[in-house]
Amino acid sequence: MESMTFVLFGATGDLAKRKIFPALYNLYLEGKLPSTFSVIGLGRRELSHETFQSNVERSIMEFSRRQATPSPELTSFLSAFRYHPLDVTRPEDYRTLLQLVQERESELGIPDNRMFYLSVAPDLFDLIASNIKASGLGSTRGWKRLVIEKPFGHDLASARELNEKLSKSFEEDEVYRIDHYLGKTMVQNLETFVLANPVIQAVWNKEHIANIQITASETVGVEERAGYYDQSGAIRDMIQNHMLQMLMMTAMHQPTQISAATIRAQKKQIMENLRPVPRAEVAKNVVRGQYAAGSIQGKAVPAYLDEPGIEAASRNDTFVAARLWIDDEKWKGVPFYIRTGKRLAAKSTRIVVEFKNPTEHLYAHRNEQTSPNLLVIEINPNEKISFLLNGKNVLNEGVLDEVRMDSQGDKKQLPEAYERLIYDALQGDSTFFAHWNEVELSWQWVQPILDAFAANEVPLHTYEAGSNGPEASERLLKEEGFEWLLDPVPSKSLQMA
Ligand SMILES: NC(=O)C1=CN([C@@H]2O[C@H](COP(=O)(O)OP(=O)(O)OC[C@H]3O[C@@H](n4cnc5c(N)ncnc54)[C@H](OP(=O)(O)O)[C@@H]3O)[C@@H](O)[C@H]2O)C=CC1
Ligand SMILES: O=C1O[C@H](COP(=O)(O)O)[C@@H](O)[C@H](O)[C@H]1O
Repeated sequence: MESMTFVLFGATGDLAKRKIFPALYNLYLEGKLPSTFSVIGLGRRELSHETFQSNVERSIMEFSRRQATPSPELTSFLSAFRYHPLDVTRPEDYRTLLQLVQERESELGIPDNRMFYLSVAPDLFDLIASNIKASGLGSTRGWKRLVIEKPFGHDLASARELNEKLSKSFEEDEVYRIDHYLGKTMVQNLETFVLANPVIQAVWNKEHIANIQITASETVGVEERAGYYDQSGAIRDMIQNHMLQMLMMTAMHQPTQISAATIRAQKKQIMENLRPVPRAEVAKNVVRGQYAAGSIQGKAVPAYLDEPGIEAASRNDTFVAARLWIDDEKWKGVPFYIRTGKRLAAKSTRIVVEFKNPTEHLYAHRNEQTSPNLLVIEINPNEKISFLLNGKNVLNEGVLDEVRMDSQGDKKQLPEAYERLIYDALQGDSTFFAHWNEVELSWQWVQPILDAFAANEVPLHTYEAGSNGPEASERLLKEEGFEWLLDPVPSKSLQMA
C-alpha cells in the first residue's frame, strides 16, 4: 500500500475516540497500513502533539477490539500522530495545516497522497472541502480522497446541494461516503453468499421467495443525541441509509463479474426499480411509531418525550416499518418488509428470507404440515447464516421438525466495520461506500415519506419500550398473508452443521 497522510478533522471527537483510532491501530497491527504513514489530528482546542498521542493511546486502551498494553509497537504507531489546532471556518488555519502536512511528508520521505477524513458535524462538510481546495491541500501529485460520515443531507434537496458543493473540490471517485452497515461482516458477505453461490442464485427470485424481511431493532433509546435524533427520526437515521443499503445488497442481480463498478451498477438498478410510494399512499405502506415508557431487560426506561433534550410535543418517529416492491423481472410480486426502531425488545439486525412452500400438504395424511424454508442472515450482534429446513425427528416417532443448519464465525477475530472501511478507502476500493447515485435515489424514495410525516398524514403510534413496536406494523404483512419472523431460529432444533 502506498504511503500517505491521514488528515483527521474532528480528531478530538467521540467517533475518532471510539472507532477511528482503534480501527487504525488494529490495521497497523495486521500490517494493513503502509510501512510509513503520517496522521494529523485536527480540532479547535489547543493540544500538544504529546497530549494528542496520549489521548489516542487512551482511546485504543479503552476501545480497541485487541487488548492494547504499552509496547514498542504501540509507541511506534503513536509516533506517526501529530496534532494541529484548526477552526474549519478560518482559511488561514488550512495554510498552516498545509505546512505541517508537507513538513511531515518530507521528514518521512513519503509522497503527497492525502486522505481527508471528516469526522465532524455534516454542516461543515462543504466548507471543509472548499477550504481544502482553496488552501492547496488538495493539489497533490499523488491521490487525494475525502471520507465523510453520515448523514449526507437532511432531505433530497439538501443532499443534492451538498453533493453539488463537494463536487467542486472532489471528483465522485474521490469521495468515500461511509455507511458503517456496509462495513459489517455479514452485509459484505451478502455479495459473495448471494452472488457467488449457484445454489443460492438458483432460488434467489420471485419463483422461490415468498417475502424478505429486513430488521434492525435496537434496545437503546435516543442516548446523548437528542439534538440530532429529534430532527432526524428513524426514517433519516436508519431507513434512508442503512436499511436501503441492506435492501440493495440483498436484492441486487448477479453482474458478469464482481467489481466496485458492477456492484454499484446493480445496486443503482435496484433503486431505480424500487416502486415509489406516492405521498397519498404512504399511510398504507409505512407505519411509524414513538416509544412510550416501558422496561428493557427488567430496567424501567422513560418515554421518548421524557428523554432529556426532546421537545415536549415532538412527533418524531423512533420506529418505522415499510412494505416495498421492486418492479423488475426477478422480484415482481415479492414484498420486502423493512423495520427499524429504538427501545425494542432485542438488539437484532437480520435479514430473513421466507421461501415459498409448495410441499406444505405433502404430509397432510398424517395431519402434519411442512414449514416454509427460511434463510436467516444474522448481522448483529450475532454474525451467522442459518437455514431452517424440514426434517424428521427420529426421537419423536419421526414427526416433522425444523432442522437448522448454521455457520458461525469467531466474532473476536473479525475486524470492525470501521477497520474494513478505512482499509478499503486507503486502497482506493469504493465497493462498500455509498455512491452518490444510491444516496440520491434513496432520498428520492424517502422524500414523500418525509413529506407525509411532516404533514401528519400518517398516524404516529406509540409503543411500549421493550415491545416489538406498534401492532399496526403487523398489518403491512397480514395483507399478503405473512407475519414478522422476529425470532425464527428455534433453539431446540436439531443442528446439522
Ligand atoms: N459518534 C458516533 O458514534 C457517530 C458519529 N457519526 C458522525 O460522525 C461525525 C462526528 O461525530 P462525533 O465524533 O460524534 O462528534 P463530536 O461532537 O464528538 O466531535 C465533533 C468534532 O468536531 C470538531 N469541531 C467542531 N467544530 C469545529 C470547528 N469549527 N473547527 C474544527 N473542528 C471542529 C470538534 O473539535 P473541537 O471541539 O476540538 O473543536 C470535535 O473533534 C458526525 O458527522 C456524526 O454524525 C456517525 C455515526 C456514529
Ligand atoms: O448509524 C446509526 O447506527 C446505530 C446502530 O448501529 P449498529 O451498528 O449498532 O446496528 C444507531 O444506533 C444510530 O442511531 C444510527 O445513527
